[in-house]
Amino acid sequence: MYIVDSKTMHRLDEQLIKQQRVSSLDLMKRAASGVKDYIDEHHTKLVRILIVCGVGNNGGDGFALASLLKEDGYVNVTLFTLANENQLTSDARFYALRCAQLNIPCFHQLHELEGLLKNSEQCVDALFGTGLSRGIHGDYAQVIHQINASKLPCISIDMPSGIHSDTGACMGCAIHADVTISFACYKQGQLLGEGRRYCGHLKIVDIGIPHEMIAKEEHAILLTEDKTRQLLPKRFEQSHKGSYGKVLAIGGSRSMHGAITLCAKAMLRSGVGTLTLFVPKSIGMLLAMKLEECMLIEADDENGMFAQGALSLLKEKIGDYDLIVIGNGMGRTKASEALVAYVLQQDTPCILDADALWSCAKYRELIKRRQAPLIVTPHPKEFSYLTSKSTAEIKADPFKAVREFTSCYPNVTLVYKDYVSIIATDKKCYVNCIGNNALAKGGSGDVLCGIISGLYAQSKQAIEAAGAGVYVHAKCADELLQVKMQTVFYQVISSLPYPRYIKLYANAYTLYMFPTNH
Ligand SMILES: NC(=O)C1=CN([C@@H]2O[C@H](COP(=O)(O)OP(=O)(O)OC[C@H]3O[C@@H](n4cnc5c(N)ncnc54)[C@H](O)[C@@H]3O)[C@@H](O)[C@H]2O)[C@@H](O)CC1
Ligand SMILES: [K+]
Repeated sequence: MYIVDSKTMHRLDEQLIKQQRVSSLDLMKRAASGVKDYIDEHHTKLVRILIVCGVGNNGGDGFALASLLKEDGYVNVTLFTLANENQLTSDARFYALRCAQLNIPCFHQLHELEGLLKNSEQCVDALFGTGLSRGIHGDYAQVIHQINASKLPCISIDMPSGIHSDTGACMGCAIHADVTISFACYKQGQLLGEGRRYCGHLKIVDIGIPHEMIAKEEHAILLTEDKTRQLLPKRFEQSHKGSYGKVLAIGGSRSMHGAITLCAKAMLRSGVGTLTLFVPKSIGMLLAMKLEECMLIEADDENGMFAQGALSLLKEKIGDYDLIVIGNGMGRTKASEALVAYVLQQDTPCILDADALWSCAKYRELIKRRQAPLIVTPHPKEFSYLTSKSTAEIKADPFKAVREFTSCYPNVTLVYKDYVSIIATDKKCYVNCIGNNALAKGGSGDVLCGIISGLYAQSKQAIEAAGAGVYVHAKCADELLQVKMQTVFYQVISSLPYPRYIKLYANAYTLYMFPTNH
């Protein structure tokens, strides 16, 4: 399923009208029919339904819906709008006039709204859709507050009015919808920020825009189980450890040996061919005890962290590997920065995570010049090191921040990690909306990095590995939550010791690697 912003949606509507010779009135009718189908499924024709319309085409959808319902024998349809006829767009006016011809009662005074809501069983919100462009004040704010206060079940058309369709920001106040029925594609704002919560159940209806038309426009793709299966690497009967990547993971320190352990475990369980750990000497023995499957290179150490001498050892060894993963538990020192800079200048594909991302603020030029595949996996704070934007700016419009970044760094695959994760290059963009807050804890990023690295080592496809890795990680967390929900609350999961957590992750992951007959 595609995800678009409001400009793209508008362009798509226009193209459909031009290329397929569909009139804008017909398109509005298709949108309204999609909403009517939902009402048909859930109500009888006696339902007392109040449709609250704005001045734009979202209001037009509301008027079109009222006329379709009335024509189909719904006997209790009522309209409310603050607008007068002259303020409406021409398409909205067309259907408003149709409603008048059908004798559908239409009220305009704010003081009438409370009584109308009291007399209704279902509200439909057709105030604002993708055209909401500023904060909501005055009478419109009153309308929204009264609808919310009425506690009537509410269907929002296209967007819960008050939610910005690109950013998901609440523009002062917004309708708490039970259901949002939207058209053709997800709008970014339905998935981001407050949008997700205000949408309630989100349903997308087809209004006849061909997939090829959407695919040509700027869009993102929502990760689903089916999509993820397509992105996972294939494993072959006649293969050997060399077929699935030789990885060098650089990181760890005395105070953060767990980070590289988690990353390594997740990588091993995700199917990597061979894994060698490059770690400060003082934790070598500890990791050898914890990770029997890994090989080990012990580097110069100072106070439990990499020392300057680590760089010359890395230079000696790096040529033996086909993927470098760097950052987990490495700490922030001059020596670790030097390792990052060196890795960035090599032709070997690499994945930067955690502390390595912190060093990147200094190495943006190196990243720009780099030709070999590079995956970076920042959370919002780490993303701020890469972009010079504040965390607040990034979170306010993550799609914008991601697009700006990928257009500046066309060779980089970005994994922007938040409760909605965006996985993007300058050509492709995937979005993950599953997962839960059991993942909001130290260590989960290291596990994710391990999964992505393990998948990349096998497929050598950066965005595919990153997209599948993010989805699998989140899916496993959701499955864990479900299992535990049968008896106890999700908090139990968060208190699971990590080794068990990983095992469950990996078991669930295995389901995805071998979805059928295994
Ligand atoms: N051809 C199309 O473009 C189609 C559009 N459709 C519907 O049309 C919607 C988009 O229509 P529009 O672009 O007309 O936009 P909207 O109907 O969302 O709203 C735009 C109107 O609201 C006003 N407005 C914006 N923010 C406001 C605020 N804070 N307070 C008060 N007034 C405010 C604007 O000045 C403008 O008059 C979609 O969400 C969808 O529901 C559908 O009918 C399908 C076809
Ligand atoms: K709406």
